[in-house]
Amino acid sequence: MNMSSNIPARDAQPVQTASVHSRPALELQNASVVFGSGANAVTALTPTNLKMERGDFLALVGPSGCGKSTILKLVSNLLQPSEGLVLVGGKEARAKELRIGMAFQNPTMLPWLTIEQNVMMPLKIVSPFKETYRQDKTGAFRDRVHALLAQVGLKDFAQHYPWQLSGGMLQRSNLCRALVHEPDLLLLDEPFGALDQFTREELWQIMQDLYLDRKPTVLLVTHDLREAGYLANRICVMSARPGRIISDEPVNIPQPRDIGMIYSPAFVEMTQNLRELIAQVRST
Ligand SMILES: Nc1ncnc2c1ncn2[C@@H]1O[C@H](COP(=O)(O)OP(=O)(O)OP(=O)(O)O)[C@@H](O)[C@H]1O
Repeated sequence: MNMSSNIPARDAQPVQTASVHSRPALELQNASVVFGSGANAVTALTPTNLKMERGDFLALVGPSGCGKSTILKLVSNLLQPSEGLVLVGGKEARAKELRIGMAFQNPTMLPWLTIEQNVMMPLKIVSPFKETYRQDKTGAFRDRVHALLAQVGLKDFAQHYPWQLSGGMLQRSNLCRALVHEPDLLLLDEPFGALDQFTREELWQIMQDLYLDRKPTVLLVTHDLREAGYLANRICVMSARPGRIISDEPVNIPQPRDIGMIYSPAFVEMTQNLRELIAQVRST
C-alpha cells in the first residue's frame, strides 16, 4: 500500500523523520506479550519489531483488541515483554528512568488543583526538573507552563479549576501537561476520541502546532484514520489478535498540513486504503 500523495499543504516543508542522534528513540526487538499461562494463556502481541527515530510521529491503527495499548504499556514500562526487548533511547525501558508524557481519552486533571498547577505537576515530580523545582525563584517553570497554555489558547484559564473548563479545553490542558517536561516519548492513547468532530479537528491542529514546534517522538494509538493521516508521518497497521504489525508506511504529505486536506480525494483514498486493509485483517 502506498500512502504517497500530491496533496498541497500550507507553507510546505519536507517531512523530517531523520535522526540527528545515532540511537533510535524507541525500539521493539522481537517483543511479544502473553498474558496468563497454560490453557488460559492469551497472546496479545506476537514477536514484533518496531523502530522509531527521534522526532517521528507514528500512528498505530488496527482492529479492537489487536494489541495497540499493549505496545504503549510495554513502551512506558507498565508491562514487561514475555520475550524480546523494549529499548528507549538505546537502553532497556525497565533499566532506565523514563521521561514520558501521556495523554488518554479522558483527561485526568486533579480537581483540587488549578489548570496551572495541574500542568506544572510533571516539573514537580520528574527529573531533572524536580531537583530545582523549589529553587525556581525566577518563575521559569511558571513561565514555561504559561507559554504552553498560551500556545493552546488557554492563557486566561491558568487559574481556573478543571470543572470550569469544557472537554476540549481540558484535553488542551492535558496535552500541555504531557509536554511540559520535554518527554523523550509522548504516548497518546485515543486522546481526542471523546470529543465532537469540530473540537477534535481543532485539537488536531493544536497537536500539529505543538509537535512542529517541539518535535517530540510521538506514538499515537487511534481508531480514527483521518486523525492518523493528518497528524502522523508514519502509519503502522496491526493485524487482529494475536497482534503484529502488517504494514508500516510513511505519510508523504508535507507538514504543516491544512485541515481542509482531509476532505481532498487523495487523502480520502489513503484512508480508504487503510480502512480496507483493517477490514481484511478483521475478517481473517
Ligand atoms: N491483563 C490482561 N490479561 C489477559 N488478557 C489481556 C490483558 N490485557 C489485555 N489483554 C488482551 O490482549 C489483547 C490486546 O489488548 P489491547 O488492550 O492491547 O488491545 P487494543 O488494540 O488496545 O484494543 P482497543 O482498540 O479495543 O483498545 C486483547 O485481546 C485483550 O483482551
